[in-house]
Amino acid sequence: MIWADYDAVLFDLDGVVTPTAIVHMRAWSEMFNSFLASWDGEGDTAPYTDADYYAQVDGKPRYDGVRDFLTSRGIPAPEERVVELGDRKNDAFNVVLERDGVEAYPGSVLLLDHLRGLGVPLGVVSSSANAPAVLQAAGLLDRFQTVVSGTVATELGLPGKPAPDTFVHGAEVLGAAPAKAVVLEDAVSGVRAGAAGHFGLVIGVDRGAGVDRLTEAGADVVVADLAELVPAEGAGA
Ligand SMILES: O=P(O)(O)OC[C@H]1O[C@@H](O)[C@H](O)[C@@H](O)[C@@H]1O
Repeated sequence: MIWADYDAVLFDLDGVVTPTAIVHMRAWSEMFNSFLASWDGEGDTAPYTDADYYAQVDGKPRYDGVRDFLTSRGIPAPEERVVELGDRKNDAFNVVLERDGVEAYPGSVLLLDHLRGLGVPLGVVSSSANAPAVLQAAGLLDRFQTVVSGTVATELGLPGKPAPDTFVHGAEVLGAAPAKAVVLEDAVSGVRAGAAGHFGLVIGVDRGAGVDRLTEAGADVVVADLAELVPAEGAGA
């Protein structure tokens, strides 16, 4: 991995920099399972599982995740229901964030340290409106020159992942052409976004989505931890 070949590096946040994908997963599961248990309208009310998360929700903006999951079960998804359920999940997420705090993956901090040494511009591109709060809690907000969060995407009218627009915007802010920028992603929707944006390198991070699914979605390479991307001392940049 020759980092000096690239002009910018764009990190997804939850599941790439911080282990917060698991907090999102639990909050979604709690909320959807309580909703399904009380729903007596049309559609499939079998319990919500991690498979539903990876297929319908992972990496997408909040309300897109709700809409896509309900639709996958044949449950009507009017905007009012989508917003109500998404907001219930967000309350559950914030309770855990405040209670437990966040500690970044040690391997991710190693890579951030390495890239800081090289002076490569760094950005976070996250579907989450909570991205700045999570970075702040992890003590990493000052490591990134730009944070394209779910809130920024909404303000700018950018479609969320799997559309490439938020990553393309992040590269633009950092002054890099997508072909000269790297994307790091743990979600199938995010890897698809990187591939659709024709980024120079799309690195999949397998935290549960699976090497095969990330590769099929367009990852050029898949790692289990970002420490694998730190060149050994004396091996160059
Ligand atoms: O509801 P939020 O915090 O705006 O986040 C939306 C999504 O943000 C992504 O970063 C997570 O990978 C998803 O699991 C999550 O659902």
